Amino acid sequence: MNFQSPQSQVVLSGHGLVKYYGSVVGLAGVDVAVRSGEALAVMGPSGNGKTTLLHVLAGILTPDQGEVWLAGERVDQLNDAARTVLRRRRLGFVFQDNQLLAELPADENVALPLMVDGLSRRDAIGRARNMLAQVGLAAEVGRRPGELSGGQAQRVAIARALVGEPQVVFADEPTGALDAATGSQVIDLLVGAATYRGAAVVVVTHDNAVAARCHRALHIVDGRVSESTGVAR
Ligand SMILES: Nc1ncnc2c1ncn2[C@@H]1O[C@H](COP(=O)(O)OP(=O)(O)OP(=O)(O)O)[C@@H](O)[C@H]1O
Repeated sequence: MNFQSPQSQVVLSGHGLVKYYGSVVGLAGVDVAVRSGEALAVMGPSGNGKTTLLHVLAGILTPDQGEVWLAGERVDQLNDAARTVLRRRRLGFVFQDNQLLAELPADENVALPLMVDGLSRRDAIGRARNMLAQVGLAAEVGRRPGELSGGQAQRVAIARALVGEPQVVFADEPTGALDAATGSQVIDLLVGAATYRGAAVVVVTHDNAVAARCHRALHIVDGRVSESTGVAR
């Protein structure tokens, strides 16, 4: 069952986004909108602005021009502290190298953002184990990242990204360190589990197979949208 519907609302949008690094152009004027339950792939040649776009949309970088809106609220002008809270409470992140804490077992890795946000350890671990079971890791909750396969570790990272019930999940090359078969399982899980819960997904990828699992793809060349493909809804 897929949560998305033609009535899904735009949950995240960027308007006229421009970002410079000194004299280097990161983004040269990008418009983008993603609906709840929709997965958007961001593609394009290396060094052309994909990660910059993800970071600007996620409030990690501030744009030099343009606006970012999340669920009806302008978020690019929030101060650092407010953006940190917004990222923790309303956004989820999956990176190529999973960024799990090596010394913590899977359930504590997943529970950590909930505990940072004030949930009791007992409740956070309960929710984390439930989430890990939903990504097929019920038997691995006590294992540390070094005791997991690359695909399993990335599932833990997906559980950590989803456990706070984010409105948008951002993923930067989430399958980049995995073989093709494991990568397709991981992207299916990420897109399936996030959109089922009504979250939007923004995935930066070089991989056509990953983009094919998304509803739409945006191609970024020289910091601009060169092409938008897929089902426009
Ligand atoms: N922190 C930074 N300081 C200076 N220049 C940067 C910085 N981050 C990115 N850039 C430059 O901005 C441009 C866009 O980089 P970005 O990382 O967004 O590209 P990308 O499309 O994600 O590349 P890749 O596919 O290789 O990850 C590049 O020219 C890059 O060198």
